[in-house]
Amino acid sequence: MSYSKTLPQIPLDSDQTTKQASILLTVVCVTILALSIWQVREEYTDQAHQYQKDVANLSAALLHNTEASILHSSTILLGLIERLQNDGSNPAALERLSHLARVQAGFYPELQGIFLYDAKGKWLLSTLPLKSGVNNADRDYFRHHLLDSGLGTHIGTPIRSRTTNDWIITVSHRINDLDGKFAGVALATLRAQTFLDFYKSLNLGPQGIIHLARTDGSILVRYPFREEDLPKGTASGLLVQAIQQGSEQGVLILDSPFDGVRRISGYTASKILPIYMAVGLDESYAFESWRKSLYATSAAVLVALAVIISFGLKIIGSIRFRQQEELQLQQAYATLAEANRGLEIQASQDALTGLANRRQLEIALSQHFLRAEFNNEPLSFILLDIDNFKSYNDTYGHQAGDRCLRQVGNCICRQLRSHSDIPARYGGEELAIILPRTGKTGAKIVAEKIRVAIFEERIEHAGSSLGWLTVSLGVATGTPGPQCTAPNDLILEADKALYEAKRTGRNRVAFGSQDVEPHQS
Ligand SMILES: Nc1nc2c(ncn2[C@@H]2O[C@H](COP(=O)(O)OP(=O)(O)OP(=O)(O)O)[C@@H](O)[C@H]2O)c(=O)[nH]1
Repeated sequence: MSYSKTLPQIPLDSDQTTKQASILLTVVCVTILALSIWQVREEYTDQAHQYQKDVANLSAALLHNTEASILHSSTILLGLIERLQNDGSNPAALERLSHLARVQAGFYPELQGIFLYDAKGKWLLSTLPLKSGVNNADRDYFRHHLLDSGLGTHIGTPIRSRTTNDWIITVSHRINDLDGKFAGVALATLRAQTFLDFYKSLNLGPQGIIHLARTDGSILVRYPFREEDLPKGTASGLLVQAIQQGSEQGVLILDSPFDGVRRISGYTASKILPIYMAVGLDESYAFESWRKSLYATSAAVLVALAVIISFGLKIIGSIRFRQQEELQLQQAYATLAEANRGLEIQASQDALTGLANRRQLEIALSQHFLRAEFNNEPLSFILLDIDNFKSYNDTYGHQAGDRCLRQVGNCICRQLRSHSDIPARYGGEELAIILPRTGKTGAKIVAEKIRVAIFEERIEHAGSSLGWLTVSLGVATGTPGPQCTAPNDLILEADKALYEAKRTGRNRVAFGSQDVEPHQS
């Protein structure tokens, strides 16, 4: 029995398993990373859309509010012009008009003042205290109406009030006389500061801007207010171009010509006045909450990845370690099996001759005895003893005796059927042979063949009467039954026969207790 065959074979697919674990770890990490990037991008897009919507909506609401202020002013002016044309400009009529104008101006906090000028630019009416000697014929709005016969609302560029020194936006109308000739200008002035205060109350972040401008690009109000910005025109030529090309509302990402800040700018153009409103949020402020979420997500993902990778590497490491141990265990099993095989051989083999030893001989004889009993067939057993071996040892030395024993063993093996006959060392210089399924005649032939073969080896032996080494053999044959009840019966029988062969002169074969056949060759 080969011990190694009964050991469990441990599959060593270490590389495969480690590779699969590494792939799994990579897939998990890449998936987490990809999902996080996708989520952050989605949040960015959502936030961008939200801010674009917000700035566009806010610009529309603020424009609506500004339109209302201008249209209120315009309505008041048109009413005054109508009255002036009907009642004339005598002091009493002007006094009534002045009272009416003051009452109406009081309704609108953004309205700084209401004024009427004659064709020379001289003040006819003012809701503010008049400064003597001031003539406004030099003002842009005055020259505009002088040269332009149109009766529509004119919105002027911001100027400093000569009365209060405030920055004001002018809303004006041409006054015609009954013949349709230029008769003066009706003017309403709106405080820029009122608009700025309102814009300030809206929380647009540190760099947020709001500007109200004419569609020709002239700034009317810009929050945060800086005097030096007014001559610069509009925040961006691109925005004005878009409006001039008919765009009513939109969103642009623009670098401001005022401060160089990149902003998301939403704008709305008026459908009834030549103005537009723009609201801009600087990008860094607009995406501040997104950026915070990005940092938090990145930190969480990095921590998660670090934990997953470190656990993954630990698992891969322990898989490798276990597989290493399994490999070592398997090698230990192999070594053990090898050692067991050696021990098996040692336990069953005679070290000197390489034949089966006495223990193995007895086991084999018992097994063959049982088989013979079962099959009811004969079994033969031969005991062989070298003649005068003591004298051989004494003459040639013990080591020569050992070599001689090996030679005799090899010679016996060559005479046997290797697949069934079993040669063994019985003890000392005594050898034995089990001949399964062999009757007396066969055993006799084999024994005789051995005896002759050993003699033919011509091993010099000075202590032998023939001069060569000879052997004596005792043969026992039996079919297990009442006469032959145990393997030992065959051994005793063969031993008796051997004794008989020795007693009757050696170099011969003796059979059971009866036959003894002498030989002289
Ligand atoms: N060299 C060697 N000698 C052995 C071994 N085993 C037994 N012997 C020797 O074999 C001899 C056997 O001697 P004896 O039993 O007196 O028998 P014998 O001299 O062979 O005489 P007969 O058997 O009567 O022919 C002894 O001297 C043993 O020492 C062995 O393994 N090697």
